[in-house]
Amino acid sequence: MAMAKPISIEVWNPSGKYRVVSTKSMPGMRWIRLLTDNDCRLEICTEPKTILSVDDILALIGDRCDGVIGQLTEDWGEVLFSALKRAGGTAFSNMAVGYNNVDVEAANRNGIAVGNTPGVLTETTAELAASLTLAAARRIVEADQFMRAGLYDGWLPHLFVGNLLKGQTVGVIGAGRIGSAYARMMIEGFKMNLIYYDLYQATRLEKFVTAYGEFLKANGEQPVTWKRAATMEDVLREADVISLHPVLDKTTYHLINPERLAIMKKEAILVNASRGPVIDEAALVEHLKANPMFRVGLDVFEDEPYMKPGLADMKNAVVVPHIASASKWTREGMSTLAALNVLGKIKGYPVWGNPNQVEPFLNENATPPPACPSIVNAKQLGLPSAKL
Ligand SMILES: NC(=O)C1=CN([C@@H]2O[C@H](COP(=O)(O)OP(=O)(O)OC[C@H]3O[C@@H](n4cnc5c(N)ncnc54)[C@H](O)[C@@H]3O)[C@@H](O)[C@H]2O)C=CC1
Ligand SMILES: O=C(O)C(=O)CO
Repeated sequence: MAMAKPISIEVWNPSGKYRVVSTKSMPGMRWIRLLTDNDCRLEICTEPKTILSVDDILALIGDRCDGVIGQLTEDWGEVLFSALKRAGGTAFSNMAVGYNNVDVEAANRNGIAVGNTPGVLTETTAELAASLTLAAARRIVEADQFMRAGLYDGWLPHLFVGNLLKGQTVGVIGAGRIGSAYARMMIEGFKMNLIYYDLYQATRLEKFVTAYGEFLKANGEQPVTWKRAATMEDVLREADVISLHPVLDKTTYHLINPERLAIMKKEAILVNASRGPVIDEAALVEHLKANPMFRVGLDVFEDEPYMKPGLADMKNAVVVPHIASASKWTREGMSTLAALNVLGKIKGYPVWGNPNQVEPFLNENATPPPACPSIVNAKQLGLPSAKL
């Protein structure tokens, strides 16, 4: 193997007993304080390039490393987990809730705990999906470009006419934390009806829609309704707006393909703030070309940071660079949870019993519970669970 080249770092608490590496600088100071107050020497990579290679990360791990905080852009597989194990490490955390960039089986083989950061980005991500929905429905980006180009010469009945959401049907594929939060926003905010598809029943979401429908009815308004679809195709056929929120795995890869695009309404809006490969993006570009009234709002792309050829030219697409979780509160919370996953494993703390209830770790003014907030392979590694 080629010698890894030296890589630039910033060191905090140089005399700390445990060596923890973060492959990126992350928002906030609390995560740094939590590590350095607990006897960690923290090394933050300051290399200017955005996406670190496996070789870059091998150089960061070096000969001795207790734990690493990494990013969703990195390829965490056998090479890195075995190197971390050889360096004496036991802990890795993604600074993300999604961990499709991590080969969890390779981590299991090497006895490395894998952390993620659920819960803290639910509302922020759902709000961005809602923003993309509105931007697509009301053609906000096209209209903004038109204004800046000096083309506006007065109000016209036909100028940038878009879609009214009220009374239409919102379809959610993957009604987990984020999908359910998005559904609630669209139902409560815009009085849309719901159709959803998930492997599991979203009982709380269903109860919310029923109760809200009753509230509207009692006020003399048209009630909202919900339906759990038996197949994804039912959602695609019926919904006016479809938002994708599943995990990315082999069951959801290219979930939106040419056949499924073909059954969607010609004027539907499709939103993706999950993972790029959930959509066959080349097929989507063709569909956008053939159906100018079909609109799409994308936060994620199949080959990030690139877009498939032709997508950037499509006026019926709104595109943003994977910023769905980018609110200050959320990003600081993600940093904290990732650091506490690594710290907790190094200290031998048990794993928090409910990864959907992470608030106790986020209180700026209190010592966090002695637990790892969220370890996805806790069971496989036989890690003890904290009593709540
Ligand atoms: N764009 C961004 O910045 C962000 C993207 N994400 C992505 O969103 C995903 C979801 O996050 P959470 O809601 O917190 O996770 P979650 O685990 O609460 O929800 C995922 C849902 O997808 C469902 N699902 C799994 N396979 C499915 C299938 N084949 N068909 C339909 N549904 C299926 C699951 O049953 C679950 O309800 C993450 O895994 C991540 O990839 C998350 C945060 C920010
Ligand atoms: O958390 C994730 O999975 C993201 O995509 C970034 O927040």
